[in-house]
Formats: sequence, C-alpha cells, structure tokens
Amino acid sequence: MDGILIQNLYKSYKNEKESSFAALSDLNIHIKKSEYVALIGESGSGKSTLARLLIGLEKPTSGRILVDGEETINWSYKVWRKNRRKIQAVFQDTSGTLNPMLSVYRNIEEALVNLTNLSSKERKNRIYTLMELTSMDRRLLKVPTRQLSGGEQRRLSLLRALSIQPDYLILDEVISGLDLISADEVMTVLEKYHQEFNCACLFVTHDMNSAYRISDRILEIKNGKIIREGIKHIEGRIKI
Ligand SMILES: Nc1ncnc2c1ncn2[C@@H]1O[C@H](COP(=O)(O)OP(=O)(O)OP(=O)(O)O)[C@@H](O)[C@H]1O
Repeated sequence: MDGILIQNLYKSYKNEKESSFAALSDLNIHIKKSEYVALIGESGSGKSTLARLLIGLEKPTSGRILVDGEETINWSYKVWRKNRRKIQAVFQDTSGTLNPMLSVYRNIEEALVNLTNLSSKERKNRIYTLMELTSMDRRLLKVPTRQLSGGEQRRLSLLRALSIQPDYLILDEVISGLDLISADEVMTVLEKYHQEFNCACLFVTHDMNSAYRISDRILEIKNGKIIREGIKHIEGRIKI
C-alpha cells in the first residue's frame, strides 16, 4: 500500500522509578501519498516520539511502520540513508542539520550532493527554482547561515529538505517559537511547495491555527493514542 502506514505501534520508555510507561500506545495511522496531515496534541502526548520513529531515529517497542509497503523498522543505517531521498524531516532545532559556517547555498547544496546524483549545474538550477517557487530572494543564498535569524534558519532547513523533493515530509514543530511573520513565511513555503509537488506531510504542532491552515486532515493525539480525527470539507473548514 502506498503512503505511510502505522500499525499497532507502541513505544515505551522507562521513567525515573524504572517502571515503563507507553509514550505511544496501539497507534494506527495511514498517511496517503500527497496528503497533508496535522498531528496536534498537548505537551507530552507523544507527537515528537512518533516523528522520531517515523524517520528511524528510534525503534518502536512493537508494531509496524511501512513506507510504500516497505517495513522500515529493521532498516539499517545504510538503507535509511538510501531512503532519505524519499523521506525527509525537519525539527524545531535546526542545529543538527545546518552548518553555521556555510552559506545558505552551500547548506542546501550539501544535501543535494549527499542524497542525489545531480550535477553541479542541475543542483544550481534546482536551488534557484526552489527559491523562485517559495518567493525567496536569491541574494539570501550568499549569506552565511550563522547570520540568519531563527525564522530564516527554520525556512532554510525546510528548503534543504524540500530541495531533495521527498515523497514524505515529517515536520516537527517547525513554526514553534517563531514570531507571527516568520511562522507565516514558513507556512507559505509549505503551501507553495504542496501546490507544486505531490509530497505528503505529517505536520506536528500544538498550534491549532496552523494545523487548520495547512492540512487536509487533523489527528489529535493524547497519551500516545489518537483520540479525534477531522477531515477538511469542500469549503476548506476542518471539523473535529
Ligand atoms: N527518550 C526518552 N526517554 C524517556 N521518556 C521519554 C523520552 N522521549 C520522550 N519521552 C516521554 O514520552 C512522552 C511523550 O514525549 P514527546 O516528546 O513525544 O511528546 P510531545 O507531544 O512531542 O511533547 P512536546 O509538544 O512538549 O514536544 C513524554 O512523557 C516524554 O517525557
């Protein structure tokens, strides 16, 4: 089956008293190809845990995760690396992905060098097209990443992920902590990209407005379980 299929997923952690508790409990979700799904929930409900499991940063206690029909749980580092073209993630903290010493251009290009076989000219074309698509000023490409504001760094990590043209995008609190204008700019990049490419997205947030704005479907998680679901109606409203 196409898409990301999460079946009977459990993730347990040990707490301070060494007893285990379930951060995710019997989770079942299907994210269809090119569907934008928002995952909302209060702090500690399990959102980031799910995001980490989806991109192989952690393994579940039990259950299955299938990406386009392929079981990912036992993928080795090498297999994950090969599939980074297919599934990309952006987290709130960009320090793990961006090199502050490199320019914006080099930061995006680095991902293209590592994950695609594009020639230097093709990389340049891809980066310029992406800047145009997302209405970003090309002059930004020359700027050293360390000089960017928090909002700009968040947009850069997003562009870096989008430049790969993944089929699936996992976004964990990408607008969290940003001022309204920066958050709007990040959302606009996502909307424009969605219109242009058939990428699916899991948009993890605790912000209801952005969830409504961006997604076709909203899932609400509480104590590691989906407790509510809403689908966008023709008039653009989501009822949950
Ligand atoms: N590595 C870990 N070890 C132990 N407990 C963990 C670990 N990671 C997460 N947890 C716990 O699992 C639960 C779910 O955490 P998670 O970070 O997924 O929640 P969240 O919904 O993303 O919250 P927030 O919105 O605050 O980021 C929390 O109780 C958290 O303390």
